[in-house]
Amino acid sequence: MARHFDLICIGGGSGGIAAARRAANYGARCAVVEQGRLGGTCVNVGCVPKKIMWNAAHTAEVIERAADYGFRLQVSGHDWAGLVERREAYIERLNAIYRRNLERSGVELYESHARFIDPHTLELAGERVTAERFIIAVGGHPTTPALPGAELGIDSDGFFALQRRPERVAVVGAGYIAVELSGVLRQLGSRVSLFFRKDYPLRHFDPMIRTAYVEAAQADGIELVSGFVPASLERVADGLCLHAADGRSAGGFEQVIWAVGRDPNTNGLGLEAADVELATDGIVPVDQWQATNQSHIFAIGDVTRVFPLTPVAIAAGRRLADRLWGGQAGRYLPYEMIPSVVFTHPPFGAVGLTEEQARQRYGGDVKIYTTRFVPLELALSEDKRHSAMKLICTGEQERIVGAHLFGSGVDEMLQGFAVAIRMGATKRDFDDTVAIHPTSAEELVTLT
Ligand SMILES: Cc1cc2nc3c(=O)[nH]c(=O)nc-3n(C[C@H](O)[C@H](O)[C@H](O)COP(=O)(O)OP(=O)(O)OC[C@H]3O[C@@H](n4cnc5c(N)ncnc54)[C@H](O)[C@@H]3O)c2cc1C
Ligand SMILES: NC(=O)c1ccc[n+]([C@@H]2O[C@H](COP(=O)([O-])OP(=O)(O)OC[C@H]3O[C@@H](n4cnc5c(N)ncnc54)[C@H](O)[C@@H]3O)[C@@H](O)[C@H]2O)c1
Repeated sequence: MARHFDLICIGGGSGGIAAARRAANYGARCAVVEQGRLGGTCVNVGCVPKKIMWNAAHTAEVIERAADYGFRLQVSGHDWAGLVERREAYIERLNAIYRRNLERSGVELYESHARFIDPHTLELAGERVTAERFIIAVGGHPTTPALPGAELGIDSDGFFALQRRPERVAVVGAGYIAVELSGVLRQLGSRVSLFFRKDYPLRHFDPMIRTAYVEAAQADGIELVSGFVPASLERVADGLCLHAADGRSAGGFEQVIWAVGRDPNTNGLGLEAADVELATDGIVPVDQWQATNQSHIFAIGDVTRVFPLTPVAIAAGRRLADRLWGGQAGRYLPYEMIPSVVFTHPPFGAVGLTEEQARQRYGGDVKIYTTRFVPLELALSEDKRHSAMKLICTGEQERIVGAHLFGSGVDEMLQGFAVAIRMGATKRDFDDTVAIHPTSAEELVTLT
């Protein structure tokens, strides 16, 4: 007879593990089904290896600036393969920690592909399991564009598999992954060209922050190629050559990295057998309770494509468990005021509305405070790149509805400000907070 659970989470990534463990803490009999490595995208081919590569790239920046502070350093190269080996060993330790945590929480782990065969039954490798409720947390995978020769390029998974640093790289895309991987490769010494279809990368970010990023990327030597709609990729004598729809070409690349978005992992999941409706692009649409059209089947995380970020998948999963098993009726994740950071060099981050969104929502009742400054850490340097900050306020009280930051340290700075802003902080609250001097963060409480 098939084993029966209160909850089965399909996918042992950020969302699935968080939801199952929280539900199990409330006493629910839970299982997680994972077809690959525990921890999912974030741990294995996302946030964690990316941040390790970013740390390496940031270290390269610090070494370069060390001379400004009187150090005479001789660095005899960078051991990319050694870094990758240590990074992967760390990830294996994380995989083991995730496994132990599931055991400790009493969550059963099935290491298999899962496929619905009816609305309450999953077929796994060699057995069937049933449940009262399911959470679809299958995440996504990198998109490869349907272009001739696209298979000659790699995606972000392929980037993490590289055993040596490519000398000359084309990155195609204009989102988080495109700018992050471009930055890492450039800081570690590759020649990088970033190709994007519109005028700017990061179209959805605040224009002031986007401009500051463009200036910094160009100062670092990243070639930004706008208006480039890729049409094909081919291998010629001197490497890979990218062709654009308008006839332009760019060649000589050792690697071409597609960073053009991610597709949900819903193929082969048998959602038709469970009568779960899919959107045309394969995402699972949900309501504010994370419910699909089937009242006992929920979906969280990247497969819903709503703010595809790790802490969002975790928060959605935990709140769902709080509501269904923790007696917290009414608990759900409102998808607003979600902070995020893009790990470029320097990084940038945002919480809340952009200026454009605020003007659409509040019309003329919007007040903007901005600053651009050279941070003290660059005072002794030739490198005079600017940090930039913008606060967006509304109403008589000047409630802060958006903050956009670019510059060294903002990755760690934003979280605390996000708490205050989510709680409804006003410009006056910021002004009344005594500054910490000398820091970049103090600029945010001294804006006029
Ligand atoms: C390069 C990169 C960098 C990123 N950096 C950041 C960052 O800095 N900060 C941040 O917040 N987010 C970042 N993200 C996004 C983050 O990784 C995702 O938002 C997060 O992992 C989504 O969690 P999830 O639980 O929805 O899916 P996932 O973590 O992708 O987990 C889904 C799991 O389901 C499994 N699965 C799929 N189908 C089945 C099936 N049929 N049966 C069994 N198992 C199945 C998969 O193997 C996978 O392990 C990054 C992503 C990438 C690609
Ligand atoms: N620091 C972080 O928090 C972080 C880092 C990486 C990824 N992520 C998450 O992962 C998600 C996926 O990242 P992503 O960068 O793959 O996706 P994205 O949606 O951010 O960007 C994809 C980009 O590719 C472009 N594009 C699409 N098709 C194209 C084509 N055929 N040719 C050229 N360009 C094309 C799009 O215009 C877009 O700019 C992000 O939305 C983000 O939520 C977060």
